Amino acid sequence: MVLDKLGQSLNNALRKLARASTVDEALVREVVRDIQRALLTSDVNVRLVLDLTKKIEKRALEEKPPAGVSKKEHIIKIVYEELTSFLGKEAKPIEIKEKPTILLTVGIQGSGKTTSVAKLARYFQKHGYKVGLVCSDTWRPGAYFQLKQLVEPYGIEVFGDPEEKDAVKLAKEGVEYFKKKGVDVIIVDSAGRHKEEKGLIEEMKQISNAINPHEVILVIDGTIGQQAYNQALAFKEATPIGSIIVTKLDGSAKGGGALSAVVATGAPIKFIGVGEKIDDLEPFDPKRFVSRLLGLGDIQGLLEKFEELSKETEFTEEDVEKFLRGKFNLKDMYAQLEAMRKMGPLQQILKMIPGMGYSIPDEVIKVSEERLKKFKVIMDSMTEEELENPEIINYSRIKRIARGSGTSTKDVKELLNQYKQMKKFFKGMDKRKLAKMAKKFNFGGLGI
Ligand SMILES: Nc1nc2c(ncn2[C@@H]2O[C@H](COP(=O)(O)OP(=O)(O)OP(=O)(O)O)[C@@H](O)[C@H]2O)c(=O)[nH]1
Repeated sequence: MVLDKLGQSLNNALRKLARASTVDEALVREVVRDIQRALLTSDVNVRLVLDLTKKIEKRALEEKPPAGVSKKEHIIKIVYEELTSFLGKEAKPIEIKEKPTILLTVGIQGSGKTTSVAKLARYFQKHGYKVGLVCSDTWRPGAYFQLKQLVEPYGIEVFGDPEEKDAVKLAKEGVEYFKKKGVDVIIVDSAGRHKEEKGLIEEMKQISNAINPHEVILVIDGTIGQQAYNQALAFKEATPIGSIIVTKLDGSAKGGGALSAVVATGAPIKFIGVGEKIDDLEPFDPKRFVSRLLGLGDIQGLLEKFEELSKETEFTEEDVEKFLRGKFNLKDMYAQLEAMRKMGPLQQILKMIPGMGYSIPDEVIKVSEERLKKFKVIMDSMTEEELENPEIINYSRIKRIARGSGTSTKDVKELLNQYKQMKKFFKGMDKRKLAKMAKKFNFGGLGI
């Protein structure tokens, strides 16, 4: 989970507030101190922390909650609002206005640049764009092969020449190549040889002059914490069309420091890297980020994930609804299990649902490729009526289905069991989820 520790400590601070019988000045100060500690532990700059928490404290002590809103709810809303504006307030997506839109990525050695380029390419592909990648890293011939290997499974083409020594020439040729091919987005990956900002910015200028990108993206390693400030500032001063990806926010204790330091420079963060896999890239949206961090859930993120997926698997809004309501039959279950496998660990997704918290029984969601295949064979031997209403399947039908599909009664029972568990689980979740969701919009999703 992204910024797990910070999220837990902030959540604990708010829970303290939620549990208290009365909200007085002492409690507000204590909660604010807890928030301070949480942010400092995440390497957020001391001055920034003090400014932020002073604002929270002042508002919490002075503002009167509007009618119908409790003091506790109001303070949680204040914390949410202040943290959100601390992290930049609004999401600023990369816009693909022109065809082709040319993006140039730069980053210090090991920042996660090459991985992020592959993730970005995949992201745009999932959004229906045709993408071409140019590797102009002439310092590390391996970079070309690394990039190729990362995107090959998705049919994304990489232009490069490990023998070529002239990065600017490569970048130019690559852009021309993909312009002729008529792609929508061209991403140029520059050399990651630099250990500090100066060389990086010099190279960015040279390549920028040659290919005239719509946007230059700096990839910053989130594990460096508030040190990200200098990199982001030098970059922001060097280009008016710069934006930032902060990587490795999964498992980094200092991620909060890196994010807030970048925001403090005024450079927009557009994406965050949340894992090593190609799909582990998220558009950065302060509102969503903070609500998830505070444990208020993120229904928006969940729906977006489904939306991305639906472009590939014909998933409809209705399916999402069914999934969320636990109203589904065997066919839906199959589609959903398949979708979940594609989307990655379901734990990660369910955590975005308000109120889902941290524990989902493994047996509800674990499904291997092999098992899925077996499910398909079994389902092929069922009647339409049975698929739509599996409850009608009795033992003699189980035996017939097993025979018809060349499987065992145990296998058929396993499928039905999985269905039952999923249905029960999601049904159980439904009421809570809806209640929490409703509360979330009043910013009261902490059980108060
Ligand atoms: N956990 C995690 N690891 C990441 C993330 N992004 C990148 N990495 C890992 O960071 C390491 C460095 O990534 P690269 O993409 O090779 O870095 P680079 O900046 O291109 O490096 P050079 O090409 O050597 O300059 C790799 O092991 C990546 O898997 C992320 O968001 N989370």
